[in-house]
Amino acid sequence: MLDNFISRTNKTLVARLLSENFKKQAPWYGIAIVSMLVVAAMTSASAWIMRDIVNETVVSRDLNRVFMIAIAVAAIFAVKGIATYVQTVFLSRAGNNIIAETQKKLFRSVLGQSIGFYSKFASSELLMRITNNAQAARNVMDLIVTSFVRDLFSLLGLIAVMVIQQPWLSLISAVIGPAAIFGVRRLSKKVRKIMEQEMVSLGAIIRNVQETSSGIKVVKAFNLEDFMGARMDRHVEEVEARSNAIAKLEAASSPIMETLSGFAIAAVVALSGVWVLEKGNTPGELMSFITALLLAYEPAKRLARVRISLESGLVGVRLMYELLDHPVDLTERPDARDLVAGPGEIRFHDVDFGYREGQGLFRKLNITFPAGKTTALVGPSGGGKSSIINLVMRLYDPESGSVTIDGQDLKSATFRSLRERMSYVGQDTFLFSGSIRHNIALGREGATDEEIIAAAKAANAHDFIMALPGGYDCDTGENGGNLSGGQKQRIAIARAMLRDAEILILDEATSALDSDSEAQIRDALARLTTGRTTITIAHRLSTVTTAHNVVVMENGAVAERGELGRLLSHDGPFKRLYELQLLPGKESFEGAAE
Ligand SMILES: Nc1ncnc2c1ncn2[C@@H]1O[C@H](COP(=O)(O)OP(=O)(O)OP(=O)(O)O)[C@@H](O)[C@H]1O
Repeated sequence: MLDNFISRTNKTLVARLLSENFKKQAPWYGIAIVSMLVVAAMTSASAWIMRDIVNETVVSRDLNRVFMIAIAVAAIFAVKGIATYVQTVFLSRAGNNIIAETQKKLFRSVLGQSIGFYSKFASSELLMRITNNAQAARNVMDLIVTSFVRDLFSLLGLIAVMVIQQPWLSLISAVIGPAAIFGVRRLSKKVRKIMEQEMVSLGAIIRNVQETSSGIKVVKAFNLEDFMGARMDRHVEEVEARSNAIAKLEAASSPIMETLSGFAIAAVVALSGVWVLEKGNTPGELMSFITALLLAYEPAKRLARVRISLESGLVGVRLMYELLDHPVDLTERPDARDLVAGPGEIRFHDVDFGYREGQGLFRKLNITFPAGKTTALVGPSGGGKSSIINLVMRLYDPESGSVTIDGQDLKSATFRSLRERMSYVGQDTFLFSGSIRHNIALGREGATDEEIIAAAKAANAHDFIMALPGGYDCDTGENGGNLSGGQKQRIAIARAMLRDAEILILDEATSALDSDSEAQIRDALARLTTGRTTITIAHRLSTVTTAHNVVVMENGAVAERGELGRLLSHDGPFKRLYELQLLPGKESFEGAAE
């Protein structure tokens, strides 16, 4: 029977949705289902009682009986009302819990994905899948439960009333009914296709809003308002057109069904007149039959359309599962062990690595980052500096060879212990929404106020924080929108200071800061890096001069390495970079090398 309502491809999807959600929500669904059965029973009872209403009030005129019937009618509708209330409340409770659980699950699964995953899925797409598609899961569950319990049982009850009251007339209705259902089935495929396109357009709308918001400076600076506006118009109009197309398809079932049903009801009414006159049936039986027939129309219509509604709802569910089932390409081994603390020496042993198959970046790369020392990575853009950091943080795995910390392969370490041993201060200082205190405290769980303030002081951030309205409780705004670039960097340094990990990864900002801010940051960094294994992507000469070692990366290979003095003592790759750096107007190594 299920085949009549769901296409084969969607059957497994529905089975999975049910098995994952039904059991967990069983108490709520149980109560909702019992209430639905009561609603179905009361609907049938209200048709059944029509016989007595007509026969007793019009035909027998027994006043006592009439009062009894009136009370029964009131009771039927009161019980139906209460049952509908209970059904709605508990169905919503189960549904809301499905949305909540699904969103938590989706978010956790997205969090567990590697960095590569994030370049595959745009943030707007993730946003849509986590919000809209979790809602789709609830809608499909609601649809299944209401259709297959309330509507189906109402229909069965009403059919029973019809058959008992007028078996022959019921037979005629039984012939015409399924024809209407058949007409609707053909529409469902078209709905699915348009719905899929609708999801794509919806994603485009979200992306447009997101890009405008995060790139608003570029939008304004380049007068892109009209361009962004026109792009948005296009996407919105696409969604509008598709929504209209879906509405048209869904509505297309109405003329078929209304016409056929009208024909069926008219035929039955005409025949029933003959029946009463010729077969001696009571008018009450006939009224009861006609009431049941009319009441059966709505649930029958919904059941006939359930396929269309399921097809459109399941598009969202499919996208949700696609995200949930996305394989995690960077996993923790089952036998992973916590990294044992040590001095913090990092080594690359014969590392082969590339982002895409057949496009290798590193070939048998060997580098050592000595414990407790600062190593500056320099070199032209695209040379592989960030990729080294990606491997040290195990955001990617090497294809072959290994990256080790104190001789322990990162691949066999737990993620938690690995990340606990590192701090990271990135080029684009990322601040989370919330207060400054909260942003620094993210560096270490359970840090006290005193520790937070000490970290801020060491990062030369305390004074400017105290000058802000609310001090440490000042809100940073979205991604630190209320703070200057230099202030954001010092907060990030304070966060790393609080973490107090023995390995420090720095990706120096390319944008130049004013000299006062720059001096404060340099001073804070000097304090932060002391005694830690530091790998820093250096864009400024000042950073290189304070490093113990310099590694020049070119085309994915180490072009040169050593102490600054030695590298400057002969004409090599570093010397060339260095000299270009000293040319007027050259601010960074990359700029110099290009
Ligand atoms: N996520 C990625 N997916 C595919 N290719 C990438 C990715 N990240 C970097 N690459 C490529 O790998 C090469 C090395 O890039 P990498 O970012 O390591 O260089 P870099 O020296 O840090 O450059 P820059 O100083 O400009 O940041 C480049 O050719 C780059 O295009």
